[in-house]
Amino acid sequence: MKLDPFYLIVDSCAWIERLVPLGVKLVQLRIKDKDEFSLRQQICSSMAICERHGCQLIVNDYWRIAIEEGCDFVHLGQEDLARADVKAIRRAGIRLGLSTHDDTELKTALAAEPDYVALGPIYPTTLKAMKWAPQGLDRIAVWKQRVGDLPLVAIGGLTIERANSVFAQGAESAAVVTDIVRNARPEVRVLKWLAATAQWR
Ligand SMILES: Cc1ncc(COP(=O)(O)OP(=O)(O)O)c(N)n1
Ligand SMILES: Cc1nc(C(=O)O)sc1CCOP(=O)(O)O
Ligand SMILES: [Mg+2]
Repeated sequence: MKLDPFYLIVDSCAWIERLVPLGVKLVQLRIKDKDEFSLRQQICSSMAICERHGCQLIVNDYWRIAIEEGCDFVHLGQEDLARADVKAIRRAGIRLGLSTHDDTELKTALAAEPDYVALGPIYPTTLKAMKWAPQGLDRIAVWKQRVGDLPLVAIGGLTIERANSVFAQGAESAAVVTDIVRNARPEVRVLKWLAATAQWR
């Protein structure tokens, strides 16, 4: 499986509607603190938009809803993974991406046979409080050696200016939130990301 080098993460279907038609091919819907009705609505609408535009949708956290609504890719962190029924996810034919931040987490993740491993935070992030210090670029190369052929996603504080370095170290995809959604012109920034990552696609 090959992941697009530009991995957009957003917190609503409204963002997906706005940005996916620009040519985004990999997007994660990462919604926090919404009721189940709203979650289902946003997931289903996002699926429809992504299908229309040939974009892979990845649902963060809500693996049960993903199964019930027929999604085909979920992302889980380590705490999510500990509570998830991975066999049920697999039985539903859903692909799985897993977060890692240290050696123990990588061991746990690899034992679950994921479809990709994410490493973060590469740089400081303002999106959420993290208990891990920034990993730095060299850690990406270490992780790449350990995951072998498995796709590696880099996340945390990434910008267009930092993207080439993460790919050069062995990341297949760069996952991004703030650099897009806090930009004064998100559409322009997405187009710049797509152009800047073209050589890695
Ligand atoms: C691509 C990618 N990598 C890491 C994360 C973080 O997942 P998690 O640790 O479960 O934290 P939350 O995003 O759920 O707050 C991610 N979502 N995507
Ligand atoms: C959601 C998330 N998970 C991380 C991890 O290291 O697991 S870093 C992160 C935030 C990514 O957002 P931004 O691009 O704004 O820094
Ligand atoms: Mg999570």
